[in-house]
Amino acid sequence: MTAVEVSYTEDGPADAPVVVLSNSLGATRGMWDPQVPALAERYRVVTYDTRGHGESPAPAGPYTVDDLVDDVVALLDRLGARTAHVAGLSLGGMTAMRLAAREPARVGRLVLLATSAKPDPQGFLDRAVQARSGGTAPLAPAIVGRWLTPAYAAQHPDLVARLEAMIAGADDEGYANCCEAVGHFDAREDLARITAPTLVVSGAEDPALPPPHQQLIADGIAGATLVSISPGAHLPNLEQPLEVTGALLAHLDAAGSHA
Ligand SMILES: O=C(O)CC1=CCC(=O)O1
Repeated sequence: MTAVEVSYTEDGPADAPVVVLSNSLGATRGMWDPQVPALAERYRVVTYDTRGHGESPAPAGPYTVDDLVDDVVALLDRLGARTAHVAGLSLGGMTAMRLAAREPARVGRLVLLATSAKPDPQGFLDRAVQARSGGTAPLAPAIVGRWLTPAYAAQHPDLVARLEAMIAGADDEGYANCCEAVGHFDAREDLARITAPTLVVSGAEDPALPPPHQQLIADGIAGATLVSISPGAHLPNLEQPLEVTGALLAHLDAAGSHA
């Protein structure tokens, strides 16, 4: 499938190394709001909406994660960035993982958060059917219920409402196509091909993609480091922003990678 021109935002110095942040299924680039200000002090931070989400186009499906990678490669080309550090959460992590395996020369350092090399397909394929028949809005409360721990969600109703609105705002068909891309994703054989220095991040209480998924990734990528965020569910970057931003910066800054 032809790459689409995704909608993106840039923050930080234009001449700094590029960091691309890739969103999870149902979210938008706004999910990175807690990370962007600190990263933008020394990186050119590019957040974008995965196709079918936010302000990006939702072309006719089906989609594969390789299509989403094509969109990121096209984005890097539009930015004039030969290489970039890439961080992605969940579906965004699948995109980042496949990008790093397919186009190793384009990826500096890699951060894979709350993601999987082989998600259990059935739930995502079922969800695609539900999104097509009833839209994404009715699905939102249950999904957000996995993004934050129950205690954190109870204390942050405005955040819960904002996240539910992100999901409800996704294009129903585009979201369904992305669910199917997740359901058909299998990167287990990609892992040994990834050469970028890699940080893997788990939400210790993530009910969507629990820590064994990230353990498998960390075991498969040579030299990868695994960090567990607790308490944390599927979007630990929202629940523990200081810890996750600190881990991201420590990994990106290592070995003078921002020089
Ligand atoms: O939406 C969920 O339930 C969890 C998830 C899996 C892939 C993704 O991006 O989010």
